[in-house]
Amino acid sequence: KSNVAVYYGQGANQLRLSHFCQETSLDIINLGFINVFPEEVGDWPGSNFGNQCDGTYYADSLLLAGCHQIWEDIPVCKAMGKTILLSLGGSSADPGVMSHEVAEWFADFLWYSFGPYNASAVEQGFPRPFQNNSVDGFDFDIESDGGHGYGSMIDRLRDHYTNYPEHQFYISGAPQCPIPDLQLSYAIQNSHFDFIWVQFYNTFACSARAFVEGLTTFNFASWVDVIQASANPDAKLYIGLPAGEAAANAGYYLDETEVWPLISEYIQSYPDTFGGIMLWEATASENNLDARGLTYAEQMKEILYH
Ligand SMILES: CNC(=N)NC(=O)NC
Repeated sequence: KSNVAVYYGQGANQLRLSHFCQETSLDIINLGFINVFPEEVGDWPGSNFGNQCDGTYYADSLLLAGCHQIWEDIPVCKAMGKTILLSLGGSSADPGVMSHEVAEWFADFLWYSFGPYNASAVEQGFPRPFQNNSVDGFDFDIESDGGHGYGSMIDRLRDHYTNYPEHQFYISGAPQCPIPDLQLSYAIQNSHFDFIWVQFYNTFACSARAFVEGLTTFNFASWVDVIQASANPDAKLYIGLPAGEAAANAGYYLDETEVWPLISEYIQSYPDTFGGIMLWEATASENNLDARGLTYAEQMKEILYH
């Protein structure tokens, strides 16, 4: 079963999350972003979800406190069987390179604040920005300042996951397509990911556009090797694509006729590792209808299931 994963949270004038959770073409929704990272143990991270939330913050923090649309809509997403991941980073992030201690603090904060409701954690002062809703895991969209800290965060999150054996929690990452990815290569090599959705855009040589133009530098096959040599050889590898002309740098958008041969080749060549398609991002997809009135995500789902 191959999935369509989409980023949500940074779209221009975006509709509510519940709108996208009612779209049958979407399987995984990455909520972006936690875009300010702690620098010291005890620091709170910051968040940004575009036009969502009410603009209020927890005292003395950059963490949004009034994301009522999101806490109201996550139950709709769960009822529709969607996987909701909280995404860290994004291109405007201020990740800061973390020490092991800060990385573990950051992981604990995310788990106690956005993971399963935990009364003792709330008593200790952890906030619940999405109230009692729990996300299904965390996505690392690290665009700068990578390093060993992300491996420590993932290992710590995995420790927390083991305390909830009855619920599946995930870890995902969105590296750029050059290998090794400057930000996440250490974490991918040493820590356990479930999904790696490579941004096969914005860097020409390894891009999906290069594949369409007949170049041999598109590097999905090399990413398969990276995953199979990593701490998570069973991780699923997704082809990341812009969901509209303006969703990436000029020239990287592929229309559905250009995506067909790309998916056909790689689904057949790597049936075990191929996981699906990742799209940046939900609103660009929503506004990018084809002649039949299908959103770009629906066009991608059709290609995956043809
Ligand atoms: C503008 N930032 C991005 N395009 N970010 C991503 O594509 N992250 C997966």
